[in-house]
Amino acid sequence: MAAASSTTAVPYLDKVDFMKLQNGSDIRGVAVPGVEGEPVTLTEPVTEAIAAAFSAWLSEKKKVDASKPLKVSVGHDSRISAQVLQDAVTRGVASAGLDVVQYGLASTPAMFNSTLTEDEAFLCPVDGAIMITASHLPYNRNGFKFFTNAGGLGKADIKNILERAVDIYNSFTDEGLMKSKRKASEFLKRVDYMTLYTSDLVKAVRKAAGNIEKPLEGFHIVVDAGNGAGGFFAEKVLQPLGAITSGSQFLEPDGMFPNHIPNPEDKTAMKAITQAVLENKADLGIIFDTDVDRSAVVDSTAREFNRNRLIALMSAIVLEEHPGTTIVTDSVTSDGLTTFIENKLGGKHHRFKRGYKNVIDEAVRLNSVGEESHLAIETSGHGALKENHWLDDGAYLMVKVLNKLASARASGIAGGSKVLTDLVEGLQEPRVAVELRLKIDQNHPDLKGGSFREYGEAVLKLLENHVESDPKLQKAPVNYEGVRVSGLGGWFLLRLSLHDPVLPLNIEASSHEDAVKLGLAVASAVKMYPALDTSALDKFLQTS
Ligand SMILES: O=P(O)(O)OC[C@H]1O[C@H](O)[C@H](O)[C@@H](O)[C@@H]1O
Repeated sequence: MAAASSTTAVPYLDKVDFMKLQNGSDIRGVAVPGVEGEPVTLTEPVTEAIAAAFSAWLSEKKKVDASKPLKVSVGHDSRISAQVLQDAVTRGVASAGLDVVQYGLASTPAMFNSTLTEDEAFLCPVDGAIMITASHLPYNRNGFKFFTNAGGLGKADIKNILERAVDIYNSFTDEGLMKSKRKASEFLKRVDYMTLYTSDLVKAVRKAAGNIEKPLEGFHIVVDAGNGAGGFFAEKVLQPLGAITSGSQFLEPDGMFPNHIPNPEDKTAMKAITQAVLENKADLGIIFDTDVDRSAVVDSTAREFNRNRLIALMSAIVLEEHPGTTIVTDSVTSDGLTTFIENKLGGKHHRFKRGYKNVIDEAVRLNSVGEESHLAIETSGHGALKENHWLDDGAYLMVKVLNKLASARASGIAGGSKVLTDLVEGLQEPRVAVELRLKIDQNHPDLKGGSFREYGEAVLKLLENHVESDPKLQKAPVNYEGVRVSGLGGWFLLRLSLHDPVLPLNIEASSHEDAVKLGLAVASAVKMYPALDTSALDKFLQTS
């Protein structure tokens, strides 16, 4: 078993705690210096070691036939550290004796797709794919997501890769590093894979519209890529389908993200696309996160379809195609969404855990035990469909939305995006919906040397006991994560964050007064835990 940190044979290489780079099923770190208190952890040698470790893991998994080297595709989003890390990844993969195919600027779902595509001219399918991205995080961060044709790697695989990386890093020599540089140029190929991927998206919309060449002719659709990797959608998907895309914004990749954070959950980002729709009198607005695995839409009346409303829209589309199917979502979805999916749409809502991988894996599991599910979707805007290999793809979600517009047009229904607006009619939405993130101070003596997770679990247990003794509150009968409670005109969920020393608290209610009552119920239970910073909750309780 490898040690968690490293002491390398090359004296100028820093000692690195590789295991700290794990962020669930991703790897994330600091790739650019300059932010105080955030030293660079994702250096070139660290990256090279991780890429070599992934290659070793992949070779073992695929039980290589030595006569035919495995192929790994590498792509990146718009971050300023992308080129440097792409070169380092290339060296790492090549040093392990695998072929490298660079795609340049790409989306995360396109990288997964490259493990499934059958097209020799594009050197596909590849055996493994690496996406260099840190999603919506600040400019100085970066990271990796890994794929095989079985999907994204899970937590245990990432841990295994990081453990291997420690050994590889520790055995680096100057000579070895030089050799991997030479090998990289020898084994490297470049392919314009995004052209192939986008032409498949275009084909999917044409097919759904009855093989019409330009099914979106006359529709005005604006795209906001937030200077991430999603700018391709306007030129390479919407325009060939006949849509007008003037007024689209922030399509140019710029890793400093000068306009807004590319994140459909972010209020400023949603405001930006909403304004673009109104200013351009567009039929529809589409927004992506940095690496295009998440998306949201805005209709012509400036109504935002993100979070629960996006799930309602996608559920309506999928349930028309697959009546009665189960929709798997994350844990922070609203009660109104359940009522909508079950009573209005006739489907089943399976509210599972937070985390897109958890949600997708659960949908796959349900199908394997005989419960049909066609959609796994998170409030964050991550969504995957069974028909699309459970590929977590923000662009494909938008294809489903475009299909709906195009088929409405084909059957003579006018009115731009009204067909979408109508699909969510009847969705009950709370007046108040907040997420308050309560931090656990890991250095607080009250942790008594234990982990923040143990501390968080103790807080949750106490809250659960409080709820059980309060007749006005009812614990959710089925719940997979944290403490979810109904009563007092709404509901709340307190749970542990997937990665951070934080207890996120979601409260939804029909009035601020009711939301405050629910907040007070939480506050009175958790006040006995001094390492929990409740200032966000206190502030909410003080506003009237
Ligand atoms: O648990 P939280 O801190 O709210 O974070 C939850 C989020 O973590 C990651 O970013 C995952 O990619 C998301 O799928 C998930 O929604």
